[in-house]
Amino acid sequence: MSIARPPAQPVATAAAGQRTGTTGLAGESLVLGFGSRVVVDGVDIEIVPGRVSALVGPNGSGKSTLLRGLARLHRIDGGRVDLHGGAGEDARPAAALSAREFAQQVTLFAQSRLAPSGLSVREVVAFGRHPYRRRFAGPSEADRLAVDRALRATGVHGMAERAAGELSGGELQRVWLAACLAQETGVVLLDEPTNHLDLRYQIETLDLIRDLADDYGAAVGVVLHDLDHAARIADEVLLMQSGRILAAGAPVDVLTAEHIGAAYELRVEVDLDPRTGRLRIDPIGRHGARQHAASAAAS
Ligand SMILES: Nc1ncnc2c1ncn2[C@@H]1O[C@H](COP(=O)(O)OP(=O)(O)OP(=O)(O)O)[C@@H](O)[C@H]1O
Repeated sequence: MSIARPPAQPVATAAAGQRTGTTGLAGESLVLGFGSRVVVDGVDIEIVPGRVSALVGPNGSGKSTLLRGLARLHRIDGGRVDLHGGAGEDARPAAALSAREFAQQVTLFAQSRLAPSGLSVREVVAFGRHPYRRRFAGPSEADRLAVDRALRATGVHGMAERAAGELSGGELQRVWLAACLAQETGVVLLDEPTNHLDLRYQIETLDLIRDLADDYGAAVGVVLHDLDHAARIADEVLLMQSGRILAAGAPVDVLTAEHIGAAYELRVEVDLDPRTGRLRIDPIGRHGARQHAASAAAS
């Protein structure tokens, strides 16, 4: 996956090298649920230009629902979602924007996308350009360039003319990621983007996410299950448990043995890798505990 030219907008002018991302998204006191069941309970979250915010937490803690609420894909029962513009611009309630305006600012890479039948990879990626299409008009030069950039950034340009329905799970995952990137939004929300990917593409996707924030000023919110991945790319980590934020802040302050133990009900050891300087999270399962006991007895 070439990441030489990752896209994002307002990034068209970023080719000149300056950081241009100015759009952010904030949820305040958000309450979301299914029927009468509350699954996100009074959460505050800010997705800030040029920064990566990682949402982590156990299964069912409300991460996907929160992301979908921010993306206007889940009804908000309480609180608000605001889109923040550039310096000096007032925040606007996300709900006040038309669907088309919102889709020019915010994209969501969702879990469980279907395999489209009868469409080529390029045509699927071109879905990302819908917010920019004029009625009855074909794709513009800008559309074609954006699709090309997204195909390259995600390493699927070599399969652009293949039928999307024939791809493997991981390949299709990258095609949908490309469709999100082709949308060229300032805010990029991603729900478990490394799922189904082999090791190489997991790491390249993480690098691409970091590039979106660093090089293009995108505001990135990403749900990740792998805490090492979160520690690797996030500026802030939000650790969720039962619909609430248990801890939020820098990875080193949030991903502690105490917090992780409390959220996941699992003993872990956390240290800094002396070689890379990165956080290293070592879950101690039942077998790990036996090994620890054995090596303690041997010493
Ligand atoms: N369609 C639905 N109808 C009813 N309840 C749902 C629905 N989708 C999710 N839930 C419930 O909402 C809660 C939060 O789910 P959500 O998918 O947001 O959690 P998550 O943290 O993203 O989980 P995971 O890590 O497993 O993806 C869970 O208890 C889940 O069972």
